[in-house]
Amino acid sequence: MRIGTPKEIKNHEYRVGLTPAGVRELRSHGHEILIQKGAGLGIGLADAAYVAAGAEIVETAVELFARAEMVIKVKEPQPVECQMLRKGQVLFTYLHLAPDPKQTQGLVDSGCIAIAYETVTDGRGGLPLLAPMSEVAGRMSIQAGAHAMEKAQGGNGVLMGGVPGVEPANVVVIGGGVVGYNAARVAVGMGAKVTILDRSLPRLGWLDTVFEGRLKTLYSTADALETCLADADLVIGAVLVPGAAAPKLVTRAMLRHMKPGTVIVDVAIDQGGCFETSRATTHQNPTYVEEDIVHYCVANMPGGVARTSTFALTNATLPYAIALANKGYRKALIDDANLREGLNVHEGRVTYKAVAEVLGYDYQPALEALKA
Ligand SMILES: NC(=O)C1=CN([C@@H]2O[C@H](COP(=O)(O)OP(=O)(O)OC[C@H]3O[C@@H](n4cnc5c(N)ncnc54)[C@H](O)[C@@H]3O)[C@@H](O)[C@H]2O)C=CC1
Ligand SMILES: CC(=O)C(=O)O
Ligand SMILES: [Mg+2]
Repeated sequence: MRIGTPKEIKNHEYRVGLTPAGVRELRSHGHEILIQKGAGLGIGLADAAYVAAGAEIVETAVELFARAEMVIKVKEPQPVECQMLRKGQVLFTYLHLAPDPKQTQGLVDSGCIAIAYETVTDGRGGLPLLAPMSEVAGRMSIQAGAHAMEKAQGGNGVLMGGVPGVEPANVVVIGGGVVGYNAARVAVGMGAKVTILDRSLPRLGWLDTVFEGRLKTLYSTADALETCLADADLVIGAVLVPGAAAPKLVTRAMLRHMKPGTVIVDVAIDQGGCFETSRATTHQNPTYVEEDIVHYCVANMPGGVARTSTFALTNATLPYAIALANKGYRKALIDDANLREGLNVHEGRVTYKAVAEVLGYDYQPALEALKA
């Protein structure tokens, strides 16, 4: 199969969908690899390294999209990229369609086969292609939050771990999945007082065991949230209902009961965000203030540590990319029900139920689309 990886074009996005090591693996299976010129340059992966691994360097995205049978990238296709996709072409990347009607329509119109990293499952309740970036974003959320808590950044001037004789920060984490666990790990490590809320009792039990009393777990209700928020210095939004738009758990009214200068980091912004007042921001302008609360809502946080993130992401995606290339997308998706969960759009039809429901498309089950 001819596989192409373009240079990412989202604001300050330096990750890349394939590393030279991945190129070498795919080449060993007999596939042809196109890499757009300079795709990995921002993170020290020179074109020469890709060539040494067996790739062909292509000058432009237009040429790459025109020649590739499967496009492997990182971020959801931007409007100009949607226009370059074509019928029958496979796209393997993050999509986050539920909060993004424009992109969804672009993919439907293109006729491509769009497989989303974030909805591939592992059969044990996990999301193996979201998890590595959730690990990064979770750890980063505390780093970003700590910076935003500084007075000059609009924060309330509280130091995460305090100092001897002075209280540390109160950190509230909403959602105790991969992002939430990793955020809590770093916050606890920095000496903060951490409370983590989730709807899953088994997950709260697991967190309680792992942290051995170094944080507080709470069952997530509006009541519990309101109480925690009033006392918080930093709030991390980390909930997920897979494939669906994030539930708006924190309303504008709730913000009015919080301390001025409190920071919220809405990691769930890529699924629309779990704060009513959240809107996506960029690495260039990551924060804004509303209701005296500092909002950090960067939708591609791992892009900020693009080198670490590229290796973490491609370690996870490569086996799936190899399966798609070796078997062809149709057989690979029919054979593997977990990979099939990634199929969001197939030749003009929406094949992911939560996306079809929220955006008003007719839903076609993935297996039916593949066997038609
Ligand atoms: N902004 C960014 O750059 C990035 C964003 N993300 C996003 O972060 C979000 C979280 O991802 P993961 O941690 O991997 O998901 P996960 O599935 O591991 O965890 C989500 C947790 O939310 C909990 N939850 C669901 N509804 C809840 C509610 N009403 N109250 C409290 N908890 C609730 C679930 O029980 C689960 O434990 C996702 O939207 C993901 O796309 C992930 C990586 C990067
Ligand atoms: C998960 C995601 O959207 C990201 O890594 O940018
Ligand atoms: Mg994102």
